Parts: sequence; structure tokens; C-alpha cells
Amino acid sequence: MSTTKNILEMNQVSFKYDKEIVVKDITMTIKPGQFLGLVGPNGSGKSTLIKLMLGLLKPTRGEIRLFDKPIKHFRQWENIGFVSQKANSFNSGFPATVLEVVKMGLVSKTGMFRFFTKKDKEKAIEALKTVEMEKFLHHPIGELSGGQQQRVFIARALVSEPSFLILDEPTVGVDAKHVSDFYQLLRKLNKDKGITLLMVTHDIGTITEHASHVVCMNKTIHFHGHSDEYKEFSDEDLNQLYGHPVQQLSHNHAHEEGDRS
Ligand SMILES: Nc1ncnc2c1ncn2[C@@H]1O[C@H](COP(=O)(O)OP(=O)(O)OP(=O)(O)O)[C@@H](O)[C@H]1O
Repeated sequence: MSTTKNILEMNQVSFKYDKEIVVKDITMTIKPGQFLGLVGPNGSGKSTLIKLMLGLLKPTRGEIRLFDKPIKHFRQWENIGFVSQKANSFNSGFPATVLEVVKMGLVSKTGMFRFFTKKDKEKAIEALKTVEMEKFLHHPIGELSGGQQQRVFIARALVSEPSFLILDEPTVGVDAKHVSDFYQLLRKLNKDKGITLLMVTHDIGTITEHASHVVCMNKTIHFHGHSDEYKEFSDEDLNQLYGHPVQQLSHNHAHEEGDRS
């Protein structure tokens, strides 16, 4: 049983690339076991916030703690898995098999110049089993569909057995009929494997069905709480936040007008 109090804490974090502040006064926590959906309009600072969490950018102001440690003292990066936006866009000629791609997830642990061991291979196969892709072990990655590639990238992130997994728009490129299977996989990771999840998405209608918590941001945080409370957000609140009409579906599910594939 983990004794970690908070997986992530941000305290009044602000960031600017140049002159303009793109992330402002963000205070939020993610507790072990949560599945947090991070939503907001295009350009609202979601990817920047993820880069700050991963230590790829340094805040202009404020503090970040990972697993209860100030980020500058944090060393257990293998505890955090990351699946980036557009990870699933290998073309058909890409010269790597599914197994090779997943084993690359161990590079941060093993170092580039150490050969993979039999145990590494077993771990990679185990991760592929978790995402139900073990039968594609020797397939070239580029020959798989977008959704299948995305599962392989999740396996690559899982191979170092992280307890916190960050996914940046993982359903982009996954065809609609496989999106619900994808959420089922996330549920399995969260509920059965106890992995804390943070998922960036534009799909504000669906995420509230699956995530336990939602953060809605547009430079600053507009909502941070339980997803049931987020469902209470009115059309007007959402329209104001997105700066254009946002379509509401039944049960107050919302999705953005127009597709941004
Ligand atoms: N490397 C960069 N240099 C300068 N400005 C940047 C850089 N990356 C992003 N920005 C700007 O910072 C703001 C926030 O961008 P960010 O990519 O974090 O938003 P986002 O919410 O992830 O957007 P999207 O949903 O479209 O992916 C935008 O105005 C963007 O133009």
C-alpha cells in the first residue's frame, strides 16, 4: 500500500514562454488512485501544464511536488509513464516491431547501451498482455491501426511499472468504435492495477463518464473537482469558457462544435 499523500501538487504555478503568461496561478493536487481528466479549449495551456509536471519546463513562478517531493529533488522518473499526443502516427514502413517499441520503454532504466535481458523481454510481454496486444509481438508497428498503436505506446509507458500515467490526447487517431474499448483499458489500469491517471482530452462529454475528477482550464483553472460536479456546469458557463457555442448532448454531456482531428 502506497504511503504517498499526493502524486502531484502544484502551488500557484505560472509559466510564460516569452512575454505572455500561458499558465497562470495553477493550484491543484492529484491523489493516489484518481483518474483526472484535463480539459480546456485549444491553446489553453494543457500541454504546457503537462510539460511542467514532467520537469521539461521550469515554472516562472510557483512550486511543483511529485510524490511528495519538490520536483527538483524528484528522481523516480520511472514511476511516471507518459503517452504523448500523436504517438500513434508511425507510417507503415517504420522498421520496428511491437516488442522492440515496448522494450524502448526500459531504456531510461537500462541505459541506451546495455543489452536487453530475458527479464526485460518478459516485462515487455507482460505490458503487452495488459493492453491485450501480445499476439502482435512481432508485427511491424507501422502496420497496426491508430488504436492498436496507441495500445502499444501505453504498453511502452507501462513497462517500467509506473504508478502515475499521463496521457496527452490518447484517443486522437483511435476510431470511434474503439474509443469505448480504450476507456475500458484505462479503467482496468486505474481500478485493477491502481495506476493514477491524468488524461488530456478535448472530449468533455465522454471524460466525465470515466474520470473521477476533472480540471477544466483556460490559462487559469475554471473548475477542479469531482466529475459529477463538472456535469452540473451549465451551457452558458461552457460557452463562456470556450469562447464559442459548445454543443450539449443528452444528460448534459458536452462536446465541442466541429472536430479538430
Ligand atoms: N514552444 C512554445 N513557444 C511559444 N509559445 C508556445 C509554445 N508552445 C505553446 N505555446 C503557446 O502557449 C499557449 C498554450 O499552448 P498549449 O500547447 O499548452 O495549449 P493546449 O491547451 O495544449 O492546446 P491544444 O489543445 O491545442 O493542444 C498557446 O498560446 C501556444 O501558442
